[in-house]
Amino acid sequence: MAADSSPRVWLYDTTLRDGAQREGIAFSIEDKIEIAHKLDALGIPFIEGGWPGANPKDVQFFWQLREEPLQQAEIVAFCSTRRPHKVAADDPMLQAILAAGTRWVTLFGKTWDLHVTEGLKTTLDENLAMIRDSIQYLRSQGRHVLYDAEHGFDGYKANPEYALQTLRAAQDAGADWLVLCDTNGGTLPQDIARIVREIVAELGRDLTAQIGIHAHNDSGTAVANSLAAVLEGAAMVQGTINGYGERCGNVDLCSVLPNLQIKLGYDCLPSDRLALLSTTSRAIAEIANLAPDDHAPFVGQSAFAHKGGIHVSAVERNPLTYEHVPPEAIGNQRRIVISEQAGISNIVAKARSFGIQLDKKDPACREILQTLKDLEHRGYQFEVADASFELLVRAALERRPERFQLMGFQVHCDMLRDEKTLLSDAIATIKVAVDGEHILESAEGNGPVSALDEALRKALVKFYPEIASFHLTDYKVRILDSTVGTEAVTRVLVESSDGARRWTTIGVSPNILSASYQAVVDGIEYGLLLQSSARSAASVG
Ligand SMILES: CC(=O)SCCNC(=O)CCNC(=O)[C@H](O)C(C)(C)COP(=O)(O)OP(=O)(O)OC[C@H]1O[C@@H](n2cnc3c(N)ncnc32)[C@H](O)[C@@H]1OP(=O)(O)O
Ligand SMILES: CC(=O)C(=O)O
Repeated sequence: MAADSSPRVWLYDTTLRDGAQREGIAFSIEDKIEIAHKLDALGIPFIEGGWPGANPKDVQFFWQLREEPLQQAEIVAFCSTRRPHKVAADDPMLQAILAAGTRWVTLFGKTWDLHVTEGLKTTLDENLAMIRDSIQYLRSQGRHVLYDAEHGFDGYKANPEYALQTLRAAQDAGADWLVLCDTNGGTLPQDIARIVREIVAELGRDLTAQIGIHAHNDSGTAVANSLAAVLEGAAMVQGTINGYGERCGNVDLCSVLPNLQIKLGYDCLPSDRLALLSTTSRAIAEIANLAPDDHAPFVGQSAFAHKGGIHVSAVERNPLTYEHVPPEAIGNQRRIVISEQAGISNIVAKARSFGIQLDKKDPACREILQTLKDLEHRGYQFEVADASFELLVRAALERRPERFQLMGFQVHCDMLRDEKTLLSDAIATIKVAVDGEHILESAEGNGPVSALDEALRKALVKFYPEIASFHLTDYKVRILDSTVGTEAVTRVLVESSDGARRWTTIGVSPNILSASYQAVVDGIEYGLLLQSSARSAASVG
């Protein structure tokens, strides 16, 4: 963690503006308010809220946020420079940005001569006037100005003299920050470093504004580019949570921030906030209605998941062997994955997470490992079915109570046409024995698996009333080509819930009903195990 004397790098989050330019994202006002508060709680000092004047939602956002103010962050409104040959004070966009009522504003302007002549269709001098007038006008209205030099790097590569003139114009007009944007995301780290170095040297003693970096990820180098700029003296990094943004996205603050703070020793967030990063990343993915990237550096579910037996064996001895930073520093956690790649160490570590202490030398460990590898060879995949693996371990240790025996089942399925759709109507009949008593039950379902699950739960609920709270929440089927000989098998994954917790179980068989039955039975047995563990914990407590 950065010490008090560490140099400061200011983080500027643009998830609500550039992040919303990602295909597939459409934040509501409520979403934006919630995200702004999460970023504020994380300790991000600058949060860009949107472009007021570009759409009614962004206008309303700034108004609504006044009702629910942030604790520590500056909320920033974004806008372009005035239109060519117009007066800044008459520009509707500049009026809209003032009406947003923020202390800080970000103005983007053109650095690349190509964009001036081809995009704006104006002259190079008029673009300099647009930058100067717009910033002077906003400063005269009491605003602090961040100037985003759009295409800062491409513009400098094409015409360094003109690019420098635009930056000088922004600085002379009173901009507090000059943020160099790699808008097309095409620049590589060594060119970012060289150009930042040259710009800082060229502006020399005149440099009153601070320099920032805004990197896009089209070359997959946005994190490296941002770090390269910081190492050359940039004191602000603009980016988004989870790297959301136009095309391939912006630099991912969830990667750049821990690199800056943990590895390079910069002061970015208050020292107690970095541990909120993983939950913030996942919560914002949830609000964006996008699946979190499990393999994202630092914050992904798999960022500290160890699967290979060699890795687990070493990590159990010393986590430094296969972890570049401690997962808890960013609020993530170590996970041990169970699969055919496992060794005894995976079994011992995973069993410990179930509350079962095993000794590596215990022959049961080797038996469990062998069973695991045999079953995975037949098509099981325990890394996605922790609950079935725990039942397997308990069975091997003779700690899995036999709660019932299956005597047989039958499933009948009709496909019925209802106007335009074809509906399935299934009936399952099941016979089980509990403590020597035979029970026969039938149930209907909208498919064979739900009918079977319903019939089994009906048969057992008299003996285990807690089953009434269990229900299936997900069902996945995959046909595996051939695992043993030439026979194709079906792998079924069932997710169950008791309203408070969820667990996943697995079944594999050439017959889909038999595979489903295994997964459903494991699901019920695991639910009963959870309930009885909770009861034992409560009675001890
Ligand atoms: C690099 C970036 O990410 S910048 C942010 C990009 N984000 C967005 O574009 C999302 C929000 N944008 C919008 O809602 C709309 O594009 C608006 C409201 C800004 C403008 O809409 P319209 O007036 O219909 O113009 P349109 O989108 O077709 O074209 C953009 C105009 O802005 C002008 N423009 C582009 N950059 C600048 C600039 N830095 N300063 C002044 N004008 C600019 C273009 O020359 C073009 O002008 P024209 O209308 O005279 O041809
Ligand atoms: C300003 C901005 O978003 C860019 O140049 O990428």
